[in-house]
Amino acid sequence: VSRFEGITMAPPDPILGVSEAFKADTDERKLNLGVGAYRTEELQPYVLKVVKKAENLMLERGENKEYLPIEGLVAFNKATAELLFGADNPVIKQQRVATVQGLSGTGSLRLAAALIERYFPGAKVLISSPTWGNHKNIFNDARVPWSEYRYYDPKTVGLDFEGMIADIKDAPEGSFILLHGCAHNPTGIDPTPEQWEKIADVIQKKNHIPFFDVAYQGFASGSLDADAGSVRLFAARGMELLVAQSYSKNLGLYAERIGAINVVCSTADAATRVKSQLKRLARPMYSNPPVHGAKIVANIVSDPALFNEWKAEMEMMAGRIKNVRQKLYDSLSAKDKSGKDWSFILKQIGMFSFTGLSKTQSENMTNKWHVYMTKDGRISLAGLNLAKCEDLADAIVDSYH
Ligand SMILES: Cc1ncc(COP(=O)(O)O)c(CN[C@@H](CCC(=O)O)C(=O)O)c1O
Repeated sequence: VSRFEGITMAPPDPILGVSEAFKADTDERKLNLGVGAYRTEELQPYVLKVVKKAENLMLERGENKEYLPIEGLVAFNKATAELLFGADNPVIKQQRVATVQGLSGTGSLRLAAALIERYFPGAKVLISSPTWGNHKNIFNDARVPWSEYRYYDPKTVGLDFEGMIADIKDAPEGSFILLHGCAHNPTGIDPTPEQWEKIADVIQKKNHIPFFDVAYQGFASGSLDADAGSVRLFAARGMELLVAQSYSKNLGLYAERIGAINVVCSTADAATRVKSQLKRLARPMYSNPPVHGAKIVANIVSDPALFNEWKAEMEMMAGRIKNVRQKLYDSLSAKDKSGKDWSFILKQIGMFSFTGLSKTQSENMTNKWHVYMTKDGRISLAGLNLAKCEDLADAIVDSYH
């Protein structure tokens, strides 16, 4: 008797499944605005020049393939925490950050979820509505209960700030509040600095624990420091917090699976104990992380010339997306005679634009126009170029009305 016979087919992933459908499409007009992965103006994947330089250096040096420690490459963990908080930040100076290299952002979030499940039984994680498609899967599979806080307001195509604050205030004391550090996915709508202050106030007042997901540091605005502003604001208040990091987008290391989980504690001793427990959770999960991506990051950040080159390439990538955003807005404004205000596209930041297209309308974009996007109406501008903006505008105007 077959023991696997009863296993049913899993549905395609709402985000990564879009790329599979795109690949199967033979129409040359097809456009993949699904997965949040940077493409050049020629719509090709992009390996940063500075990454190739670092890899050549590593090849020349000759590197062994010894196991990393469970917590990852020590030089990477130091570099990634300093990139996030700033090397002279008191949390770094006082050694209050427990940093463990994770399998990119997803793996870092999952390791943090395992820590929450083990040490905060019953605690809830509040996630934004909407949020990145995989957040719910991560907490469900880690058996961490979650609920949503209001975030996107379809009426204003902006932030429902009052709703967000009210839901955070109503959450049981000591909840974990999952926040997108910058470039909110899928909406592209970020709180203003003043709103971040108020969010920190309500979290502090309720003894909640801020849990940042920072997947786009430097990629949203082009500045590593600006994009870390929200995290540094909370750290400056002396709050304990968690931050998951990813180098998929800002360094183009998607498939290298390099990221980190950082836990800011009240004392260095607590940080040491938290790190030891993160290691205990990682060992049976994947034992120890891959070395290549960690070395690329560590080599780039530790060499001033390479670090400056990286910053310039990040500005170039962020700049290209800003140009595409502007051109799409111009095309939509010119083509849509309904008088609809498309300016929300210019106000959004980062890789995505939340178009407001419904599920059915998004499906029309794919079925009729061969534009691949997620069913929540999100388009990845990183998959668009100036030449295709007019066609995309035609598709959106047609699907919208
Ligand atoms: C907010 C957020 N957190 C974490 C991640 C995880 O990325 P890692 O590669 O694991 O570091 C992503 C990537 N989201 C993109 C990429 C595709 C995906 O993983 O869903 C997206 O939303 O298209 C993200 O947008």
